[in-house]
Amino acid sequence: MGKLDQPISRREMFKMAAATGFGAALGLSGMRLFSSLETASMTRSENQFGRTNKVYSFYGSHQAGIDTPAQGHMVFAAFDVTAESRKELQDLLRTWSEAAARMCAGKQVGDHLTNRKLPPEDTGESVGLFPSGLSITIGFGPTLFNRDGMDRFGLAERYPTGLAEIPAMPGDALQPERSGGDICIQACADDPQIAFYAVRNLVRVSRGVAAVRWLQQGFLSTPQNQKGVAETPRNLFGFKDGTANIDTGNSQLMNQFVWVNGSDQPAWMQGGTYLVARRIRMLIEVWDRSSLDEQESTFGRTKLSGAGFGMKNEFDPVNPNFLPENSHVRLAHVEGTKILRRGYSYVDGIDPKTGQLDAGLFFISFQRNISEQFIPLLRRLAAHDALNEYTLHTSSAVFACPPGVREDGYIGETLFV
Ligand SMILES: C=CC1=C(C)c2cc3[nH]c(cc4nc(cc5[nH]c(cc1n2)c(C)c5CCC(=O)O)C(CCC(=O)O)=C4C)c(C)c3C=C
Ligand SMILES: [Fe+2]
Repeated sequence: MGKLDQPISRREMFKMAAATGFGAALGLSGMRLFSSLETASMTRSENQFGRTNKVYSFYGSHQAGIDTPAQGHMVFAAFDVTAESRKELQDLLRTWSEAAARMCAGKQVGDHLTNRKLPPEDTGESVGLFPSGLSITIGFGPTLFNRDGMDRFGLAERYPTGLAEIPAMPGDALQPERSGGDICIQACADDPQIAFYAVRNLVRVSRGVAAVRWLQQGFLSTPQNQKGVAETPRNLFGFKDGTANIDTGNSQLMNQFVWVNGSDQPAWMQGGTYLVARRIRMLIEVWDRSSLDEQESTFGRTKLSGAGFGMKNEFDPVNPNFLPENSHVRLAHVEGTKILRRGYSYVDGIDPKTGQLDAGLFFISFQRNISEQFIPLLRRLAAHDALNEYTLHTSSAVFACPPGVREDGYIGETLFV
C-alpha cells in the first residue's frame, strides 16, 4: 500500500486541517467529509448535520458529560463486572481511561494496520468523522461495592454516602434486566456514530472482565432561534424540557447541588457526583388523544411558549399557586433544593404486546446526594403527579461518578488509595 493510500488518524487529519484548511487536508487524504449540499458559508468546524470539531478532554477536575452542554446523541451502557480480583478491576479502569482519553481527543483507540493476521486495534468507523464533542462519563453502581453481601473487590468499606438505591415506587414497572449495573458508561456526542463507536470500543477492550448488562440510546434536538441562539429542547410530548434546570455555568449552584465537595464524605468522591437513570416510557398514543388544556394542566406550563401558568415568558419564575395541585412542575418545584437533569429522548420500536410505540425519556439526573435530593422528589411525583397517567418507569439505576481523571491517572483511582 502506498503512503498516500494509507488511512490517516483523526488526529493527523485535524492537525493537517489546522495547518492547511479542511479542503486541502481532505483532498490529500482522499476522505470526503463535506457533501455537495454544503456551502462556502458553512463553518469549517461543523458539517451539515451539525457534527462538530468540538473536543471535551477526558482529563480534568470533573468528568465531562455532566456540566458540559448536552450533545445531540447518547449511548448509555451498564456493565456487570466479571473480573475476579481488585487488580483486574483496576486494570480495566486503566484500559478504559486510556481508550476514552484517545477517543475524546479525536484519536483512534489503536492502530488499524499493525498486523493483518490479528483483529485491528480500532473498529474503524470513526475514521474521517469529526470528534463531535464526545464525552465519556463513568460511574460505579452499588453492586461494585457489595453484591449480595459479597465484597468482591475489597471496596465495601468505601461505599459512598451519597449513593442510595431507589426504593420501589407506586406505579413502577421496572425490568430487572434493564436496571442496575456495576459500572455505567455514558457516551454523548453530536454524531450518533461517534457515541456508539466509543461504547463499542470500550466494550471490546473489556472482553473477559466486564459484560454489557443493558444499553440505551437517546437523542436530543436543540432548536435555534432566528439569531442562532440555542433554545430549550422539547421532549416527545412537545413541551420545552429543561427550562428550570440548574445553570451549569453557575459554580455556586453546581457546588450546592451537584458536586461532592466541602465536608462531604467519602474523600475519594470529592469533585464527583451521583447519577440517577430512569427509563421512562411515555404513552404517546394516550397523550396524543388528550386535549391541549389537559396537556398543559399536566405540566402547569404553556405548551408553545413554555411559560408557567399565569406568566408570560418561558423563564419567568413559576408561582406554584397558579399551577394545578397535581401538576408536574408544581410537585417538582421544591424551594431550596434542585437536581441537574441531563436526559435524552428514546425510541425503541414498538411494544410487541400492544403494538404501541415504546418511546419516552431516558431521564438522567446528577446530584450531590441521592437520598436527600432525588428520592424525596421522586416520592412526591410517584404519589401525586398528573403525568403518571401518561408514563411508566421501566428501568432504574444509580451510580457514583468519581471526580475527573488527572493526566497519567485513571478513572476512579482515588477509590483504591
Ligand atoms: C424525579 C425527578 C423527575 C422525573 C422522574 C421527571 C420526569 C419527567 N419530566 C418531564 C417533563 C418536564 N419536567 C419539567 C420540570 C421538572 N422536572 C423535574 C424532575 C423530574 N422530572 C424537575 C426538578 C423539574 C423542574 C421543576 C422546577 O423547579 O420548576 C418540565 C418543565 C420545564 C422544565 O423546567 O424543564 C417538563 C416539561 C417528563 C416528560 C418526564 C418523564 C417522562
Ligand atoms: Fe420533569
